[in-house]
Amino acid sequence: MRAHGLAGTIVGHARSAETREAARQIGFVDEVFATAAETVQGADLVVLCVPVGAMGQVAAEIGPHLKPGATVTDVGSVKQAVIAAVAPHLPAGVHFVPGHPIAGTEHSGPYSGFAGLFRNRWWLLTPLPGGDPAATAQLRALCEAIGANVDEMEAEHHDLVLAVTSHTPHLIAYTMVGVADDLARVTDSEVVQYSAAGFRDFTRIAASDPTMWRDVFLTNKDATLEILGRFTEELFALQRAIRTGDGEMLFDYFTRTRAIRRGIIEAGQDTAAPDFGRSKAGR
Ligand SMILES: NC(=O)c1ccc[n+]([C@@H]2O[C@H](COP(=O)([O-])OP(=O)(O)OC[C@H]3O[C@@H](n4cnc5c(N)ncnc54)[C@H](O)[C@@H]3O)[C@@H](O)[C@H]2O)c1
Ligand SMILES: O=C(O)C(=O)C[C@]1(C(=O)O)C=C[C@@H](O)C=C1
Repeated sequence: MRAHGLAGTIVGHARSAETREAARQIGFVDEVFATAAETVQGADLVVLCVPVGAMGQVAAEIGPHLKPGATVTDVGSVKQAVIAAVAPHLPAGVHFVPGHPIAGTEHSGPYSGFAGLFRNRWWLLTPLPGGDPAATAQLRALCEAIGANVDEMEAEHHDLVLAVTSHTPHLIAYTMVGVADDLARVTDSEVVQYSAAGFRDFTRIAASDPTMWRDVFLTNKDATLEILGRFTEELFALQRAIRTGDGEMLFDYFTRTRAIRRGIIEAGQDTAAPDFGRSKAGR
């Protein structure tokens, strides 16, 4: 917001004095406050950026101090649980527009943010039924001005989609790295030394913040368990193909998944992948 000149004054709150000082030094806030209540006073827009499990507590702290007509949004990775935790604490006349930028890294804390983080990434909004359309439109315009592509969907649908595209993949990465760690026949130094690219990608994901991800799984329980059930079924099918030497099944399966990867790259959603001119050539 600062880089694009989209806000007059940006103020922030963090629990630790160290984080507040870091935020001030980096310069992405004009002022920091030791309490959430002080921070939101007079604010037109309040963005809640705490782990999903802490959203309710912060909403309870700020509720009585919000300006009438203010908009509250959040960036939580799960939407139904955040809505249930936050909405009851917001007074009438304050607009709540839940949101989720599908952009991030395995890093946490004030030094991990950067102005281009949201560029060409999706930012999903899950407006509440009966909410103020003008507040949603204003937030959409802000996200777009930051460089994001905005889509709106129901919170329940969001949680199922993200269970497929983000939450279960994280759980699988955590598990794979845990498996490597547990395997007595492969020493830790071998895991580090010979770590192949695929495993290295898993370790990056598995280095993500434990509090954030604990809360994601505890609050998006049903959708994650559903997708995990399907994952297990597919895994057993692949396991069987390997055991029975069914190369055709494996080949067809990997051909299908390769097409999904190519679709993501063609949609411009993999910022890490080198393009090598492929998309231009239409291959
Ligand atoms: N990291 C990502 O990739 C990513 C992407 C999209 C959305 N999110 C969501 O954004 C939110 C914040 O994640 P982040 O990556 O910015 O984490 P972060 O660790 O960088 O920031 C979270 C902050 O919340 C503070 N906090 C924790 N519990 C608190 C409490 N009870 N009261 C007050 N403050 C508290 C922490 O001290 C920390 O300063 C989460 O809800 C997460 O699901 C994260
Ligand atoms: O690239 C990463 O490090 C991420 O995991 C970011 C990522 C994801 O793509 O799954 C993680 C959680 C979010 O809620 C949104 C984005």
